[in-house]
Amino acid sequence: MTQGPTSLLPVWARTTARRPSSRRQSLHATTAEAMDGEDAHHRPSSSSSSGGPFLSGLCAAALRRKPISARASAAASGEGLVRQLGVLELVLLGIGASIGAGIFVITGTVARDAGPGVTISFALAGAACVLNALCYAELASRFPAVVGGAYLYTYAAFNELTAFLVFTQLMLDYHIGAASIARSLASYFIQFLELIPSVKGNVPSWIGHGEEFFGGVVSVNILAPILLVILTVILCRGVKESSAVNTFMTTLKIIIVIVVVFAGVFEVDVSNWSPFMPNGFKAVVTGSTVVFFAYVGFDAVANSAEEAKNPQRDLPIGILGSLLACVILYVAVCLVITGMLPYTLLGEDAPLAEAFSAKGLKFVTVLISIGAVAGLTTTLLVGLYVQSRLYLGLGRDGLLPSIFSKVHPTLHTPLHSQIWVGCVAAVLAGLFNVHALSHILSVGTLTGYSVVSACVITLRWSDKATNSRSLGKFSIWQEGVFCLVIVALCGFIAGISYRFSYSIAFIIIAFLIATVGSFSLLFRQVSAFSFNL
Ligand SMILES: NC(=[NH2+])NCCC[C@H](N)C(=O)O
Repeated sequence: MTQGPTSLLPVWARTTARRPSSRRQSLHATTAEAMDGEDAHHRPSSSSSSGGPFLSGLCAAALRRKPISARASAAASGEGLVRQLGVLELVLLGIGASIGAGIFVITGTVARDAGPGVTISFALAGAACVLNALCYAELASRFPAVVGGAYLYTYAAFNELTAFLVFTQLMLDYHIGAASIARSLASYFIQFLELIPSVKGNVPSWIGHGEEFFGGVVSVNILAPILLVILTVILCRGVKESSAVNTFMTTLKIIIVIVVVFAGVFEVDVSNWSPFMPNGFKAVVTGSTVVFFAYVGFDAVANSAEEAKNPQRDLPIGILGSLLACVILYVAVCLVITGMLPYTLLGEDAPLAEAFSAKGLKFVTVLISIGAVAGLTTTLLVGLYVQSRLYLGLGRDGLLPSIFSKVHPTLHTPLHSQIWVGCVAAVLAGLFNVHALSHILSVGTLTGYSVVSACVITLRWSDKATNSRSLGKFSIWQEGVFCLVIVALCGFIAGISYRFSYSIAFIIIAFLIATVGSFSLLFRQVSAFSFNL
């Protein structure tokens, strides 16, 4: 079957080329009106839809950007999802996605190396995430009314190909993450069950821990898929219902973390804090790259753009509010845990629980287990929610089969997308021990976060540089990309030099070059702005 180049166009572009009467048509007529200035030259060119060679059509398709204006986006909001989430629900959504098992486990792992300085590791990682959250907040209020988060921002700032690649990275992360979290949750449930003496040791491994076949390649368990089915049903029933479950569970875990902190404060012996950085600052910085994982999740808020009551105001509050709450809670937990015991005595698997049982506070240990279960449940719930909204966004843009773009008329949830992500996670969790893959999880998220930061620069750049003249033989765009690549390379070189203890001179030179690159970017923005005046 031959495919005309028009079929390469995403839905929004294809419908613009057809009947003027459809709802989408009017939406994109509005979009086209809004596409003055910067977007006009990024509009899919007519040559790509008028029968050019297949390859050039493919390239044009891959390189086009999605024109979105706040006005046009608002028009799209009537497509089926309903605006039910207030600011508190959004903050709790972000916290629900972020506080999982990380704080209960990573703290100990890193503290064994960084000592009490793990607190600084958390503060450093938190500060880096705040910068990123500011980028998310800016873009969330710039494109406040369409689902898609990082994928959507990339589509608007760069092009379809990059956006699709960001989507695949995120999906890798989310699919494996969901399966891995579901398995951990299943193991926790079995551990709870085994507290009953008659049950202890009698639960077959295929129920929760996993029965291994083919030398461990396949590891079957049924509890993880069952948990995934339950959460998928909740998510399908409606955003209000899933948000209620998330609000309850997240509030519970916040209370538990606060109780843990207060219970621990009375056990703190300040002499355990000295030396604060027994292995130096390097161990602290290295630790911050590990604890970054504990903050992953605040970006989930950006994906509820179409379900927030007042997205332009509430999304930035939700993103930043949830992250700041996590920073405060994590830093408090770190101070308490490293003050309770000498860092060398902290356990690696369940450091928090072990620290409290060492002090004879058994009830706190039980609370911590409940907190971990609530934490895992909400990260899983919100993760599945985010995935379905991403599939919805791609389905609407025509980059995935249109079945993903459907929203149930009465439940107002993307039913097909939701069931699909539930099924993928259930199959992975039911058949494989995905924990082995879970260490690649942060990669997808890190890619998403980096690209979103680049989107802010790119969009601001194109806002201001549209009418300005290039200074030399390079276009404004080439200048911008050149500066960005230099800054990114310098960061990479500085990181490698630091990690492998090369001469400090490399780091200083990289830092200086990156500073010049950043100032050039800034200078061009400012000078472009003055041209525009
Ligand atoms: N998209 C993800 N990789 N989500 C995982 C979130 C992990 C969560 N921050 C935790 O500490 O457990």
